[in-house]
Amino acid sequence: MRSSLSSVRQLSSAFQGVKESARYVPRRALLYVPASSEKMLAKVPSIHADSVVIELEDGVAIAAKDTARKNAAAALDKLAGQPRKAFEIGVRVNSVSSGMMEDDLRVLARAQNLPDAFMIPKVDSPEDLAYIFDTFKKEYTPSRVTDTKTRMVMWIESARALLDMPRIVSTALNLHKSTGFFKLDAVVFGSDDYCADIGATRTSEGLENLYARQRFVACCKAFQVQAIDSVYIDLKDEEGLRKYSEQGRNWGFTGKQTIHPSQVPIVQSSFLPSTERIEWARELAEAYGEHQKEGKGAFSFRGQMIDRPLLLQAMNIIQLDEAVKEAGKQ
Ligand SMILES: CC(=O)SCCNC(=O)CCNC(=O)[C@H](O)C(C)(C)COP(=O)(O)OP(=O)(O)OC[C@H]1O[C@@H](n2cnc3c(N)ncnc32)[C@H](O)[C@@H]1OP(=O)(O)O
Ligand SMILES: O=CC(=O)O
Ligand SMILES: [Mg+2]
Repeated sequence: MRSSLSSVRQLSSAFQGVKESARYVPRRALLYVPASSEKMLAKVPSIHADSVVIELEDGVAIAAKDTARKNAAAALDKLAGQPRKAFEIGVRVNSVSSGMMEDDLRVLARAQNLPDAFMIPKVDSPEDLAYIFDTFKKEYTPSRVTDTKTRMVMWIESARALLDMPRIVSTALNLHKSTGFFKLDAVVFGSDDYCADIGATRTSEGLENLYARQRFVACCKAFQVQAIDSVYIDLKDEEGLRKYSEQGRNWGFTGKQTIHPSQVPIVQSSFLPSTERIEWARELAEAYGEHQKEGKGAFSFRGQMIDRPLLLQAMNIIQLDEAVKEAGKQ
């Protein structure tokens, strides 16, 4: 049994063209931590969510934005090099349309350290991305925002953005390739803003977002970026949260947003593949390698026809399992 990330890399390099990221960041649960609350920020090192979102946007009142910016900048330097449970600590800034992004970046740029990810809500068009790039260069200077390890996570939250998603995602990926600006790694479905935008009424079953969530996943996966599902706002409804999480996982989402620490373990376990599924993926990958050597692209495995797309699905599972195990975060 293989047991380290490097074994996945060896395994994947044996299969030409199988996608492989240099640093795979599991994002089963993203937890928002409003930066206006020093008390909540102090909990960040001990938060077990795969991805922590230091929040400057809608979780922070307008009157508290300045305090939140200063707290977030201080947290970036304080957290650097400190032990922590999360794979990623990001900062969600305010959107282009809010007119507050420049102020956010001006204060954040005073920190010595960049976050692991810049998180950008309400990206509505490819033109927004051009503005975002220019604003980062202006506030941070170009050398601090190109060719760094920092990733980009962006939010799609309107009907217009959902329809234009292929162009928005491909523009973001091309921006990275052509300029070295932060690489887009994951896209988040901003379901609450989306409902407001289309005039839908939010229900716990979420039928009003059926089309949007399915189109969203297809657009993410077409460009091989992670797809992060809706917020579940009923804080006390654990069973509903589990059902919604499992539905998202079965539909192809890679993770889900959370708003309270109590939601994190439910979401993370829902997005972790079962022991049987991991075993299936590993055995399939081994069998695929053997059949490739014999010149067979398709073969039968446990009663199913297996070819390359099934191998890619298995690799997603192995990669997530390895990353989570390596960090000791089941
Ligand atoms: C649609 C969207 O855009 S979603 C993103 C924007 N929304 C947000 O950012 C909201 C994030 N969540 C929160 O602010 C809070 O969880 C709230 C306001 C919903 C509830 O907060 P509380 O009433 O304090 O919850 P509760 O009393 O259950 O908290 C229990 C403990 O968990 C802490 N806690 C609660 N939520 C969080 C959080 N998101 N991050 C870190 N710690 C938290 C509390 O500080 C409290 O700590 P304590 O035991 O040391 O006092
Ligand atoms: O930003 C998140 C949302 O649901 O809106
Ligand atoms: Mg939103």
